[in-house]
Amino acid sequence: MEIDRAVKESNNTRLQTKYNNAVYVIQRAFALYSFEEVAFSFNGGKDSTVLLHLLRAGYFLHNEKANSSSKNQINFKLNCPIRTIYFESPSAFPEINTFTYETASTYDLKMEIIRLDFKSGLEALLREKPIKAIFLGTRIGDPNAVGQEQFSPSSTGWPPFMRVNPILDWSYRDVWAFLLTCKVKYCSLYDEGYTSIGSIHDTVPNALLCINDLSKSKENFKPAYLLQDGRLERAGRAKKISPIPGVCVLRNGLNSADPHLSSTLTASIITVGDEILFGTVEDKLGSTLCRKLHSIGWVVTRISLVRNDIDSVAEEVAQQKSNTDMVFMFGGVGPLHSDVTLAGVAKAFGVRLAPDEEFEEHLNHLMGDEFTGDRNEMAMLPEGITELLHHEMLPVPLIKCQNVIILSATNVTELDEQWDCLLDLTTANEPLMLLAPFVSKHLRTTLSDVKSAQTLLKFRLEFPDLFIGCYRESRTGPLIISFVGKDATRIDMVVQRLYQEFHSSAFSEVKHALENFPSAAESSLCENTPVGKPSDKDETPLCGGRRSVGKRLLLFTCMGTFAHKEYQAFEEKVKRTVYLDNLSPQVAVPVLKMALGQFGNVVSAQFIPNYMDAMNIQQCALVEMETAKQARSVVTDTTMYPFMISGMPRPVRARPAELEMFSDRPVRPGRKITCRWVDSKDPDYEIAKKLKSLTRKHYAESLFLLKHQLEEEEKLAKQQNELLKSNYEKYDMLDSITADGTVKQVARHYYDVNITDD
Ligand SMILES: Cc1cc2nc3c(=O)[nH]c(=O)nc-3n(C[C@H](O)[C@H](O)[C@H](O)COP(=O)(O)O)c2cc1C
Ligand SMILES: Nc1ncnc2c1ncn2[C@@H]1O[C@H](COP(=O)(O)OP(=O)(O)OP(=O)(O)O)[C@@H](O)[C@H]1O
Repeated sequence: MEIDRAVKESNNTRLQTKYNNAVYVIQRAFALYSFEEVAFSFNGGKDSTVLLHLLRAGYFLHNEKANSSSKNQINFKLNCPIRTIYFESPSAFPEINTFTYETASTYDLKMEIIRLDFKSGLEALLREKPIKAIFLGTRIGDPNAVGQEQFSPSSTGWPPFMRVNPILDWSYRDVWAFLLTCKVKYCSLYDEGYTSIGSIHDTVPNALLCINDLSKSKENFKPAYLLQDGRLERAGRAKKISPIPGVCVLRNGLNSADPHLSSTLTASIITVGDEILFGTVEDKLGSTLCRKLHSIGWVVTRISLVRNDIDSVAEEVAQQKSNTDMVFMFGGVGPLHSDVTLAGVAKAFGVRLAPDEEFEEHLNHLMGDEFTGDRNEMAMLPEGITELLHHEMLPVPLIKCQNVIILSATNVTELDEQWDCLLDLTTANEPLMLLAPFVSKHLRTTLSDVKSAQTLLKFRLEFPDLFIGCYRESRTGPLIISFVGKDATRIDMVVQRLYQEFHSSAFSEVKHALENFPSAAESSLCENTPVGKPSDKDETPLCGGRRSVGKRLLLFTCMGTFAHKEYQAFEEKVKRTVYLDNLSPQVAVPVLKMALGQFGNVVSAQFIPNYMDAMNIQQCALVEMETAKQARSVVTDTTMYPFMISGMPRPVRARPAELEMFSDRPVRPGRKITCRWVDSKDPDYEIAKKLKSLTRKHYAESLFLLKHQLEEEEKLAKQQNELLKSNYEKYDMLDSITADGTVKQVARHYYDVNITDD
């Protein structure tokens, strides 16, 4: 038999195994049911074409066995006159119809054409014919394959029959390997780029096979068998679901009146790990991912930690997948007994784990010979709901089950990489929708909780679009009030209101390093070390040679129109701002405001934190004037005339402010900052080392200079004090000699001058 021979003569062992299994299932069916009781559901598609030839081979082999003694084998050698059902639809492609009819005639199929829907058509057919089993070309990966086995009774509500699925475990590639190896005819549409065929209304050629030839007006497509990733075979089928996966199941359980959540997307994070629950290891991934999600405008509504136990995972996933737009999972992925995350996810969705050929290939590639035996279980993924997220930087694709993304990162560096890949992959809002980022302000206050409570409650109601929260760094330390939202002007508004209620001197702004540098937040920043300040524990990115990472993005924020506007407003503010330095440490904000008040209206004045000095003695400030013209006159006048402010009598220097001087500056729309870790083998390692030692040298020098400056300052202050004291003494003396008449006497006696009292 030519099919059997073609497969056996091919050197494709995988195809041979799949073929043998399928033919075995067919032979079992022929053994269980009489020829009259079986039917073949044929629609001219590629899967049913494969099934047709398998049936021919199976029927031949079955009969060969049964009639081994008989000499009359010629009749059924080539054909299989099986009862064949075709549900013909007016919206079927003409090419499909033609191919179906021609094939039926070529192979002598006994056609039953039904022009009803599947269910009613089968009900009518089964009333008339003694059909007990129907062969279908269903494969794992088809939406309707979920929960099916090779022998699956029809669903409840359907007429009773056995669905026989001989190619259930075949992949897209297996199908094409078979059709091409056996050189059988298939519908011509597959050569025109169609990869899975539905009706004329919902099927187009697969865009992944499009050949962009600009010289031709008509698009051209490669044949279906050239599709690389079989998972995308249905990409040519029109989507009936929401463009954002998972968004359709959103917000169940959320209070829709919550303005924060209704205007943004929400995420939850589930970490699976007994070790974290035992306290053996610490979870840093959850908080890092929170910052990353925050940086693309998402709100994390829950972080949970569950045991390595299928039911615990399933329970949490089931809840979070319907409560939030996207669920991110860490831990519990691998071949070990404790790796139950995927099983938990499958259970939460009510599906089983099924072998996934694409994933298996990736693992195979990664693990080579080691990927055998039990390890194949690692390629079992939740059936019918899994999508693999491929990226060139990822050795194995990430797994996405509807709105659940399973991250395989085990440390922050790996998470950085996977996150970058997810962002890179994000197109048309999938898998992540990039939203306007959050902006925030944090104020440290000397006010007590009791004093601020009422006002903050009032603001919470007045500014429902902002998150207003409070926390403290220690029990006895000051309270920190944070305002988080998407509109910077609203945040400024609430802060101004706060200053009106109390006094602005009761607050000082806290810069949140962790928020500004989401992916670099691993070591020093977690210990509350100010950004940019070198410390012994600190590993600046350039010197992190111990860890090698392919690519890291330190700062990435997506900007929409909102961000553009915000950035423009910021640029205007920069023009109105003057940078002052050489200020005495004794100068405070009110002094600064008063001194510059003579040039115009001072909108705000803020000192720039001095990260190079352990004591943070501030000598530079940014002063925002009401207009750019006023700012310019500050610069001209202080350059032309010596202008001194308080403390040491030294002239203040002023120049126009620059964008980079603002630590709270918004990210330039569309800007990406790339930060790379280099190890000793990297060609840039030496430069990085030099930069690091230069930074340290600079730090040491400025420390020395500062120390020297402070000593000078102190010496001068002392001198000034002494001068002042001696001047006072002189005035005192003058006062007393004027009062007791000595001055008059001396004037008269020595100079012959009369001094009168008036
Ligand atoms: C012969 C036959 C039997 C079917 N039996 C069932 C069934 O038992 N339960 C069910 O939900 N759908 C059944 N279906 C419908 C299929 O699951 C599915 O909707 C159909 O094959 C369309 O697939 P497509 O969307 O990939 O074109 C049956 C379809 C056919 C042709
Ligand atoms: N109109 C139909 N008439 C008869 N059988 C059908 C019909 N539609 C689907 N089937 C059965 O369901 C199976 C699965 O359908 P499916 O559309 O997934 O595969 P296919 O049509 O063979 O290939 P493709 O995915 O390329 O369209 C078919 O192989 C066939 O057995």
